[in-house]
Amino acid sequence: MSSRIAFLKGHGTENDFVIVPDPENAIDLSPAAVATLCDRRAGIGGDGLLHVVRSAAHPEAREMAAQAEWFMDYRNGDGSIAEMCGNGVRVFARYLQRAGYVGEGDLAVATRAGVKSVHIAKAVSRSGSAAGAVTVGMGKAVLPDGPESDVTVSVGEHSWPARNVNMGNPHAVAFVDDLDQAGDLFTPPPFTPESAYPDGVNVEFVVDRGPRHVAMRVHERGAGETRSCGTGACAVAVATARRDGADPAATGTPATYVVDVPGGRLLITERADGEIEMTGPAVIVAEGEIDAQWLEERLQSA
Ligand SMILES: N[C@@H](CCC[C@H](N)C(=O)O)C(=O)O
Repeated sequence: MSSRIAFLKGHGTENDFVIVPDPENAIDLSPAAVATLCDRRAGIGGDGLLHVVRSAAHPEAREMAAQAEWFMDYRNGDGSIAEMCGNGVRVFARYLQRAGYVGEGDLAVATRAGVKSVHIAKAVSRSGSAAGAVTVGMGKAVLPDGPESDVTVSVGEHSWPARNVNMGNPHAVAFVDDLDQAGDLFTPPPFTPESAYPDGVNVEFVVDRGPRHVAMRVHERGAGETRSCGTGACAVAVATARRDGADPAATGTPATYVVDVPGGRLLITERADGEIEMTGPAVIVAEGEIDAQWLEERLQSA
């Protein structure tokens, strides 16, 4: 490992990420290294880590290299691997733009949940500090049938029925009377049946704010409560649409929802073909170098 590792820090609606550019996949990012970097007190701090690798250089992405030059090797803050991160892919695109790999407009990003199409809107300020929003085509939601379709999530004495929605990664969406009912969310909310989520789940708590306008809190698998979750916001929009009797793929009428998260606002459209688009901000806030010796010492002492 070289003595310095370049990194950046970015966020999308305050879902924050350590970004490690590593085009040739030369850096050994073990789960412990990721957790150390994402540590908010002894590390850089982040809900997750975006390992930026050329698709051709990563065994999990090689097959997508013809469609997408770059692979988002996404890791949760605890070091675990996740299939997809909606805010992450928008911040990932912003990094590629800042680094000069891509310009405004359309690009494709490979993820473990397949190739995602991204659109970087024109910047609205010359400094780029008020950079244009980034839209990502998130694919279609999958709502499992059968006993795993409806689940129950609990916090303390409260239990709610929740909708099982897969956005490439797993979600349980519960409609609550008040977001405070979710409590401090220091631990993952228990759910039943366990068979619904063999690999754990991201849990969203949702309240109505107005017509096609909701607000949510989220407990993310591998990260705890975060200020936003892009895949979660999409799952919430789909679960809310179905609750409201809207099913764009069945009726041919698109549905757009405003989803407020503690860290901002996301706009989610489920198109007439069932494809979901998410739009929101994506910001790079800092860049620097990690002292590789510090990282090695931290890993040895753990
Ligand atoms: N914050 C992300 C989701 C990150 C992955 C998630 N914690 C999981 O384990 O599935 C988003 O913006 O979608």
